Amino acid sequence: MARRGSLEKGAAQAVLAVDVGNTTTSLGIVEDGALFATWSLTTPERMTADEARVAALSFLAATDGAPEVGDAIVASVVPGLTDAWVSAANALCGRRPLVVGPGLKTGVRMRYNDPGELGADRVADLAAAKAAYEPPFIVVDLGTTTNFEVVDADGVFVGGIIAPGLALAARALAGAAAQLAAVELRAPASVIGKSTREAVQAGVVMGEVARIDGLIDMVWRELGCKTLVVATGAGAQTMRALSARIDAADEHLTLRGLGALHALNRR
Ligand SMILES: Nc1ncnc2c1ncn2[C@@H]1O[C@H](COP(=O)(O)OP(=O)(O)O)[C@@H](O)[C@H]1O
Ligand SMILES: CC(C)(COP(=O)(O)O)[C@@H](O)C(=O)NCCC(=O)O
Ligand SMILES: [K+]
Repeated sequence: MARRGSLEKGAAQAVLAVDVGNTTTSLGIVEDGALFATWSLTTPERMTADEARVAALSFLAATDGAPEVGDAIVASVVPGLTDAWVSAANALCGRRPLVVGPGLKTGVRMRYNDPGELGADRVADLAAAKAAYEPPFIVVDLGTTTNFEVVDADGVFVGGIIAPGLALAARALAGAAAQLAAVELRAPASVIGKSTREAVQAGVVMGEVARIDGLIDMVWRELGCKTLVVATGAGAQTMRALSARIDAADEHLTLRGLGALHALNRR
């Protein structure tokens, strides 16, 4: 059964947050600014509004003690799936959800040539990190891509980096070389691989660590200062353990950012 939130003025309403990534779609319930529960599903190639609504309803039904959801916010970096989630949220909450995109208040000053180009997940990461950490900081989001968001000492988003993500790099290697197969994405015993599997793990996993740490050093040099580095996404804990530069792992930064953006944009 659809849970409809109370529309009474002043009633605390829980918010459904939807983060449509290229590989995984994450759902969260944000209540009083805190993330109450999260759920994830594989991002399909296409999806109807009914399918999105059923996915959201399954999440709510599977969550013990879930508060009533009265509103929603959607961040999608897959344009072909955005409408389905917007319609689903509309049907669930009885009002049009907020959609992260141009026109939304973010609370973060942006120095990106065209801020409208910035991925909705990156905007959410920035909003969450701004609420939780003192600038300067760098967010490293480990997903389909490994993307960085750089915030300078004045709290201004000054740009970032987009690189292939861990799983993408592994797939590319296996796909391009006849004798290489998919490997488990974990650190090998030694960076000098003693087998094909270890050699690929060294190249992909330790290569990703080296790329992240090396890029952070280059960003620090260009900024003229060191920063806090926060990792988010599925592999955030693992990467923090392997990296010499990542200070904190905050797996659900994007969903919490959606909560922050909702609070900023709805009375
Ligand atoms: N540390 C890790 N260990 C294993 N797999 C990882 C790790 N980090 C990311 N991945 C994989 O990277 C891919 C993309 O991550 P995901 O969070 O699903 O991306 P997106 O946010 O772009 O949808 C997934 O296939 C996931 O399994
Ligand atoms: C960089 C991204 C592909 C990351 O997507 P993800 O890896 O989370 O699926 C996404 O934020 C995006 O499509 N951005 C648009 C380009 C930009 O941010 O400048
Ligand atoms: K992401």
